[in-house]
Amino acid sequence: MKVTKAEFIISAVGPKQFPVDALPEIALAGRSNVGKSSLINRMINRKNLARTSSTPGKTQQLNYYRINDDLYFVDFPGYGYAKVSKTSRQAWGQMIESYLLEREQLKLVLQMVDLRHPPSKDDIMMYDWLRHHGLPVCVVGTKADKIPKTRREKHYKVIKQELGILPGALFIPFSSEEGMGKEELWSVISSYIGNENEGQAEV
Ligand SMILES: Nc1nc2c(ncn2[C@@H]2O[C@H](COP(=O)(O)OP(=O)(O)OP(=O)(O)O)[C@@H](O)[C@H]2O)c(=O)[nH]1
Repeated sequence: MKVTKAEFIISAVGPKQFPVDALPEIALAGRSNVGKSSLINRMINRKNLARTSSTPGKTQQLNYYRINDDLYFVDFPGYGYAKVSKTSRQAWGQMIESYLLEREQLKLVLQMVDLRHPPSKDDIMMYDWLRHHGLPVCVVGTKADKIPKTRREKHYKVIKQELGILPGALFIPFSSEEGMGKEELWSVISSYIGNENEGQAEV
């Protein structure tokens, strides 16, 4: 996909603030600090449209980014950040759960996991939950550049085994630093939003 326009739209705290123009939405879920903002910036060739930080847990709302007039990236608050209070963890859960289950525009969830480490309990729960509810999900393994090339396959295997990614299910190793995985991810995203456009054309 050729990105000609990318803009931050809103940090939404609830459904009333979600955009109403019905463009397809691609959600990004993952632990705090996994690299969601960096992935958005790499996908759209911008240094810092999405805010990146080395302080985990900074993104607390659903951040909407409109790409061309084709789709939104919806950046979720990172989960599993120990310093966040129980109350705000519950609020996180409710907001995300209702978005994931009710948002018609949602076409694909990018579940992001750090390739350097085995998936956390939260990663495993999230992936199970998404599949249980039949949501389309693509696992994106981040920070590939931080693993020596000769060891990468081993790391992919651990992630696939522990998350229970079935053969043929979507898994893309990615590096925001070097651009690895970008084209493959755009092609997956295009196929999910493309199907929708065809469906609409028939109506
Ligand atoms: N080397 C390398 N560093 C990365 C990569 N992706 C992210 N980082 C670094 O990891 C840190 C966290 O990245 P962010 O993109 O801010 O992570 P986030 O998931 O948006 O974080 P929250 O806003 O806390 O949810 C930053 O210091 C990034 O520079 C990558 O592919 N390679």
